[in-house]
Amino acid sequence: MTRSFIELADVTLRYGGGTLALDHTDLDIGQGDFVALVGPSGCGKSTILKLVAGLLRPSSGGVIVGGREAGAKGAGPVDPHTPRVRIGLAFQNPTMLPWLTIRENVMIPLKIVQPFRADYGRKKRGEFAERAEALLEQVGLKGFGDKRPWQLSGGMLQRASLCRALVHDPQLLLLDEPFGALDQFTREELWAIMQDLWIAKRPTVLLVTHDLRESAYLANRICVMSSRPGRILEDRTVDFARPRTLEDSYAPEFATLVQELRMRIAHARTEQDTAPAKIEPLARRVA
Ligand SMILES: Nc1ncnc2c1ncn2[C@@H]1O[C@H](COP(=O)(O)OP(=O)(O)OP(=O)(O)O)[C@@H](O)[C@H]1O
Repeated sequence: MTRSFIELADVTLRYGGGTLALDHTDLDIGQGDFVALVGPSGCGKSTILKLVAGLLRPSSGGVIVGGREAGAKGAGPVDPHTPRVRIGLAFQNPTMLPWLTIRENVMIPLKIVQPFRADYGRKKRGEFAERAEALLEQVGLKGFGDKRPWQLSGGMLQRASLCRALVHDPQLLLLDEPFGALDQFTREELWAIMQDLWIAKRPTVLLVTHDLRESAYLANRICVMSSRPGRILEDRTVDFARPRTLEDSYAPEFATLVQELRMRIAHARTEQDTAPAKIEPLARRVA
């Protein structure tokens, strides 16, 4: 069991307008883990991501990230000497600054986040540009560093946004449906790239997705949430060998997992808070 890196303890989150998004939710994630959050629309998945990013504070309960209270300006109450965790963020619709090149957009976290910020604009500028270029090449955008955002397709912008999320070597990657707006082929290509990057660097990843095949392909754990107010209903370990391939994603065990998740979420949507019966693997039923 890996050391706890993210901990939501008895978290309740009520938005200003009165919506109760999370109600006494617990979640514990180990360092280097790859966790997917799935569940009915509006159940509070993005809310969890925002709490972990420190963009929201819980109404009650605690959110600890890397030994610190998430979003606390000063040191949190847990360990005042613990350094802030470097976080990379990528969302469904990547926002790029139109007046900057793609390379400059990718380099933005290096301008903002320590320890890189101290050297930005000085001796390391060239080194940082090379770091951005290397990532762009890894995601198939070699030669596009000098282009402006409006010269790239949606899929290319999404690749660039992944580079921006990764350029500062984040210990924690928060991904909110980062492949949701892409066509199937591009999406599957980016799954493979994402998996390679995770295997190489092993950041802790929290991925929000509606695509159950995506969750089963990428994650080590899949947490299924109830409908709003969200709680973790089921916590599944995904132990398919890595690296996983697209062919693997059509294997009977894989299809069974996806089908079980689909049924679990269908139950959650209708508020039936009990686990559905296990289904047989598809292959067995076809035979
Ligand atoms: N800023 C806000 N103010 C008020 N209510 C909000 C706010 N953000 C989200 N909500 C509400 O909180 C609930 C949870 O929202 P959240 O975005 O976390 O759900 P989600 O599971 O990520 O949804 P989806 O899968 O549709 O993206 C929803 O009912 C939503 O309408």
